[in-house]
Order: sequence, then C-alpha cells, then structure tokens
Amino acid sequence: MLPIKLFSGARKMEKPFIFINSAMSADGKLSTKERKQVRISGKLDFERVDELRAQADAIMVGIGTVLSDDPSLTVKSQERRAARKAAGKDENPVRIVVDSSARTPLDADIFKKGEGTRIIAVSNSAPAEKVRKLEEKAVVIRTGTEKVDLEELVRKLKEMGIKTIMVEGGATLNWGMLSAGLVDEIYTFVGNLIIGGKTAPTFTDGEGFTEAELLGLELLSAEKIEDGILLKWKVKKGN
Ligand SMILES: NC(=O)c1ccc[n+]([C@@H]2O[C@H](COP(=O)([O-])OP(=O)(O)OC[C@H]3O[C@@H](n4cnc5c(N)ncnc54)[C@H](O)[C@@H]3O)[C@@H](O)[C@H]2O)c1
Ligand SMILES: Nc1nc(=O)c(N)c(NC[C@H](O)[C@H](O)[C@H](O)COP(=O)(O)O)[nH]1
Repeated sequence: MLPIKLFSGARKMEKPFIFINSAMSADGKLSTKERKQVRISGKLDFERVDELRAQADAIMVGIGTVLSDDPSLTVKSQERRAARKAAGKDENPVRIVVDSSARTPLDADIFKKGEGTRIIAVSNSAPAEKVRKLEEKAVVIRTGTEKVDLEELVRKLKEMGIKTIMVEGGATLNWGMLSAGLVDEIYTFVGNLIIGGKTAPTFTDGEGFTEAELLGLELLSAEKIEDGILLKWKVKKGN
C-alpha cells in the first residue's frame, strides 16, 4: 500500500541551492511594528552579508521589503565587485523581487543602483500595464495565479543557470520559501536588542505550521559576532 501522502521532501526537484540570511532581534523580530527597518547587524555582520552576496548567483527579496526598505541589494565592497568582474560575472548578483501584483516602484534603488540583471517575479493576475512598464527595466517572470508560484520560479531560475540563491527576507517571503520546502540552509544573526510588538514582522510570518508540520532543523554552528550571535541551520528534508 503506497503511502497516501508523499512528503514534500520525497519529490526530487532540480533547484538551486537556496539559503535564507536574515538579522533578527533577540525576540525574533525583523523590524519594528511599523515595519521600520532596524539596524540589527553590526559592522562585522554586514561585512559577512556583503561576502555572502558577492558569492551568490542571485539575491531574492519580497516586495514588502522593497516597499519598506528600498534596498539596492548591491555588493558594497569594491574589491568584491572587482573579483566578480575578474571571474567574468556582473558586479552584482542577479537581483530578484517576488512581487505578485507588480508593485515594484519604477524608481526603486534596485533599478537605480549598480549594474546587473534584475528579475521581477509576478503572478498571472498582475496588472498588464504595470508588468509592461517593469519589462522596460527588468526580466519579468510570470508564474502562479494570485501569488507567485515559488517552486516554479526557482525551477525557472535554475534553468537560467542560477545555482545559488540568497533569500534576504522579509518575513512573509521567508514563510513562502520555507513552507514550500525550498530552503536548504538558514543563517540568522541574532542581535542584542528587543523590538517587541505583536504585529512586528518575525523571521517567519505567513500562515504558520501546524504541530504535525513543524519544520525540523539541524544546528550547523553558533558563532559570537560582536554583541550578537550567528546561528547556521540545515533544514531537515521530508518534514
Ligand atoms: N532584518 C532583516 O534581515 C530583514 C530582511 C528583509 C526584510 N526585513 C523587514 O521585513 C519587513 C518586510 O517583510 P514582509 O513580510 O512585509 O514582506 P516580504 O518582503 O516578505 O514580501 C512578502 C510579499 O511578497 C509577495 N509574494 C508573492 N508571492 C509570494 C509567496 N508565494 N510567498 C510569500 N510572499 C509572496 C507578497 O506580496 C507578499 O506580501 C520589512 O519591515 C523589512 O524591514 C528585515
Ligand atoms: N543583514 C541585515 N541586517 C540588518 O540589520 C538589516 N536591517 C537587514 N535588512 C535587510 C534588508 O534587505 C535591507 O533593507 C538591506 O540590507 C538594505 O541594504 P542594501 O541597500 O540592500 O545594501 N539585513
């Protein structure tokens, strides 16, 4: 008798190596209850993040992060950018925004700063006119009906030659990627502050798992960095 329901982990899917890197307060928040960005990382952790970006083929964020932080998602270090160029790559990794309704502002820093390919992933219900305008600035991938189909998106990114994706949040995209079973590792820098607030974004928002669906992790390392701690986890498959 075949098992009624194959675990998601049982499906072998061709996909890039995907890791989440986020900074969170000691109480697990990514930003304030007003979704205002908080400087959680110290100088050394931002250096670590810049190195991760320089090594990644692509960086992915959700539209919520773009609308609240207007990140450039660029590699800051000139040396790292030069090393990427010397290796025949663009100065910056491919920058991807998961944006169901094509709300990425046309004057966003992600378009204004740095060279390199931008990809906007929209759902098939995104307004055509908004998609057309984004197509003048980015590669637009259409997938999913209301929300972006993340599994199909990462499959397409793999077909485009992207082998490693650094997901930099935010709270809802982290949920989307984790609940779809697409994340291989998680790096969380836990900073020395309390943000609090019932509505403040946490490391993983979204619908949440039931007791039967809890996602198991294997601790890879714990490292003190300035006044915080960097935790590295491997996501257990087949949950
Ligand atoms: N501290 C950190 O490391 C860090 C990193 C990034 C963002 N942030 C903070 O997180 C907040 C933003 O998080 P958020 O949750 O509001 O937005 P988000 O950046 O996680 O974007 C989520 C949005 O992406 C879109 N989306 C489309 N398809 C999706 C899918 N299948 N699954 C999930 N999302 C999908 C939806 O519009 C959804 O609302 C901001 O306050 C930002 O400052 C902090
Ligand atoms: N690693 C990290 N530590 C933090 O303390 C913090 N607040 C973020 N937040 C991530 C989010 O994406 C930021 O908005 C961009 O990191 C902005 O920086 P860039 O313009 O992209 O260089 N990330």
